[in-house]
Amino acid sequence: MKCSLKAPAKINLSLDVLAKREDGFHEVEMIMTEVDLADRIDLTIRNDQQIVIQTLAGYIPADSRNLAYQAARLIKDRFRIAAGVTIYIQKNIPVAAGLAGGSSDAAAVLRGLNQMWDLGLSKAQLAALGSEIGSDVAFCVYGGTAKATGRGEKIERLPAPPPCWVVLAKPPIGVSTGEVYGKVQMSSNAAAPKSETIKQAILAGDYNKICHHLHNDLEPVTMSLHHEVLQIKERMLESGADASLMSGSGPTVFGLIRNEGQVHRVYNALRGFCDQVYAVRTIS
Ligand SMILES: C[C@](O)(CO)[C@H](O)COP(=O)(O)OP(=O)(O)OC[C@H]1O[C@@H](n2ccc(N)nc2=O)[C@H](O)[C@@H]1O
Ligand SMILES: Nc1ncnc2c1ncn2[C@@H]1O[C@H](COP(=O)(O)OP(=O)(O)OP(=O)(O)O)[C@@H](O)[C@H]1O
Repeated sequence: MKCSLKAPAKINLSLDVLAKREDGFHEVEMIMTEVDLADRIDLTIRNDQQIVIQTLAGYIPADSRNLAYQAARLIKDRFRIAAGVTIYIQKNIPVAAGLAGGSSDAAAVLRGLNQMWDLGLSKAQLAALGSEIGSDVAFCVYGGTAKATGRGEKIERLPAPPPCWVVLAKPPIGVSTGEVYGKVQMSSNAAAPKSETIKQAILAGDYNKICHHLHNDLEPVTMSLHHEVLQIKERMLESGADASLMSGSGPTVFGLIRNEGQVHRVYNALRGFCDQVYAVRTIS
């Protein structure tokens, strides 16, 4: 039995860090939305007990460190499934980029195995399982656009934002999410997180208001560690993006562009600056 799934990347339209928790994580409020840059996951059920990761991307682990492997292991153990699975990952999303690539692969495996092994789990149940793997997996199980709270695992679904182009630019540096959270300054206005304003803008279908209120508390931290991130953001804005922000813990910076005529200009301006640049669209 075989199944093929898309595992899309996400961007953060907002990320407010509200408080440090006793478990070492941070209480956050974020608005996330998927974009049409996706990995492809092919699942093939095996007669033996094994979980096998296959990928041509030599830069991601092909063993139990892979989040897709961890998703299969979790569901297999929790529901005492005797069969195994081969997971082929066609990696299109840049790695360690702030785009939740690994989390999205894990979420796709949860969705796929739920179907193939006929487990009948709801999205909420799959998201609860996913949050045992990583904070972004619950969002990736639902996909679309959502407000995420808690450490990222509490999901409130939202309508899609007004459609637009998204230019993504990733500089050739790796960022540790844990290190970035460890250095963050708590939101000075934690009582009025900016995510609420973005949520209202999405509900009103107000593209300009979304552009005006993009916000990420992790951005100054990663910028202080890696000057390139600020340079990329400046270049996005100078070349004509309507707004620009770092996604997640970075280092990928995205630019939002409504006017199709501007997309090539922004894309080309960034191509001269870093190798990994993509022009994609929000998912409506
Ligand atoms: C930056 C974001 O990608 C925004 O969507 C997420 O908040 C991070 O999600 P993630 O990569 O799935 O993160 P996890 O694998 O769960 O956590 C990695 C590390 O980030 C820190 N972490 C993560 C999430 C959170 N709410 N508070 C934290 O302090 C913790 O030190 C944790 O050990
Ligand atoms: N399936 C996978 N795809 C990509 N990276 C993976 C995968 N499984 C494990 N990893 C490891 O996870 C780490 C983070 O990769 P990932 O691409 O998920 O980061 P990210 O985009 O910053 O995620 P997030 O936005 O959720 O913080 C890398 O060090 C990578 O080796």
